[in-house]
Amino acid sequence: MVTTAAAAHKPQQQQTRVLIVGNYCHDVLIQDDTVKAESLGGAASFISNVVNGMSIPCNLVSKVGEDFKYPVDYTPIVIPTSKTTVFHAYFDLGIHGNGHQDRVLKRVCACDPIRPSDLPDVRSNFGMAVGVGGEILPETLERMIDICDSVFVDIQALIRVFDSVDGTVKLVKLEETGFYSMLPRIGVLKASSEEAVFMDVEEVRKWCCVVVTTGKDGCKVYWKDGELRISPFSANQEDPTGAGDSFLGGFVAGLVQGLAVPDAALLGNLFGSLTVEQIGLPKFDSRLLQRVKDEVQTRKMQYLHCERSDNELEFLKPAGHEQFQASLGSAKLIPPCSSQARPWTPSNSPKETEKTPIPHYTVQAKLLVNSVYEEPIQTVEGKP
Ligand SMILES: Nc1ncnc2c1ncn2[C@@H]1O[C@H](COP(=O)(O)OP(=O)(O)O)[C@@H](O)[C@H]1O
Ligand SMILES: O=P([O-])([O-])O[C@@H]1[C@@H](O)[C@H](O)[C@@H](O)[C@H](O)[C@@H]1O
Repeated sequence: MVTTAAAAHKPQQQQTRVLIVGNYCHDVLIQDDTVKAESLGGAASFISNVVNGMSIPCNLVSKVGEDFKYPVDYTPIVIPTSKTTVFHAYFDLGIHGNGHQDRVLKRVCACDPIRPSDLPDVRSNFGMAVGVGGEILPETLERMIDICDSVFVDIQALIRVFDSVDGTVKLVKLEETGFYSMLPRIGVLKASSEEAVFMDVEEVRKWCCVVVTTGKDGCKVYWKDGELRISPFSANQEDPTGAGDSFLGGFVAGLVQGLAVPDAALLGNLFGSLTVEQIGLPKFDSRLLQRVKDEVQTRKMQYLHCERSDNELEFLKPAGHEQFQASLGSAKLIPPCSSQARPWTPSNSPKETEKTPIPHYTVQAKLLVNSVYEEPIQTVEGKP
């Protein structure tokens, strides 16, 4: 089946499903030779966090080793002979930087790749190829294209290579990978501005929609016939990890619900900005999420007055885009619900209790294989 950007915007019904494919990982944040924080990581965890927050049904395929230590909502495939993927992120110029320029990533452990046979047989509306450690193989992406109406790809799943000695992440040109010929069959390719220089955007936009995220400046959407800059939301950055992943989660959540591309990209910017304000996997306040869902519903009602196609991505800014941006901006200002004092729950990340700048902080969690949880043990050091 040929899947193009045109197929991505389907009539929205209950059965709309998102298939997220990418390994969970253990993230270790290091600054000045000191471990500042440890967290559940991997684009799949950040994206499912957003998609779940927006109450959108999804399915997730991920592989981990028996050492996987975090409770998660979607049971990963446990590979007894492999270890969980681990990334060390070095922030030698400080975590509170601007964007990711300051981050050096090392993959110090790699779990098994995800193979076509690991994917479900059922069809999904939106597939998300979001590997972090090289786990998406060309044949896996081929299979996703077959079983999904439209596939969204994070370029980091395609162009990362890993130093054979210390695992330092390096990037290669997209056209040198085995994925290049698949571009005409994917819906959206997302890249950060640092990654975007590893492709020829002018060439790639002829084949699929390209979204380049630009940190605190928001993002830019390119398609065959045009381009648009989408405004950011302001944020007090604590940790840039996962901003691009949460962006993609918000963007897809918007499209799944029938928003036009510029409005969905605003939702991406909103979740990206919320993510940089917390360390590790963010916890979104329930009142904020409800308000965002309400704003999306209101926005959809406004579309009823516009002429729109049901089976194509809508690239042009619909009337009222600026008002939608202002409404999302004011949702961000809602004070957090005090009853959400962030107890540990299976869907929480260990870092979610932290909002102030990072003290030394480690967490240990016991996890039983196959999603049977024991009471986790948390160790939090250096807290007031
Ligand atoms: N400092 C920031 N202030 C506000 N929004 C931010 C900030 N950093 C990132 N974002 C949001 O998160 C998105 C992704 O961030 P970016 O740094 O571009 O990606 P990546 O995490 O992949 O490097 C941006 O497009 C923006 O919407
Ligand atoms: O910060 P970001 O680029 O959006 O995404 C990050 C990946 O680049 C990193 O490899 C992984 O360990 C993090 O958990 C997160 O998924």
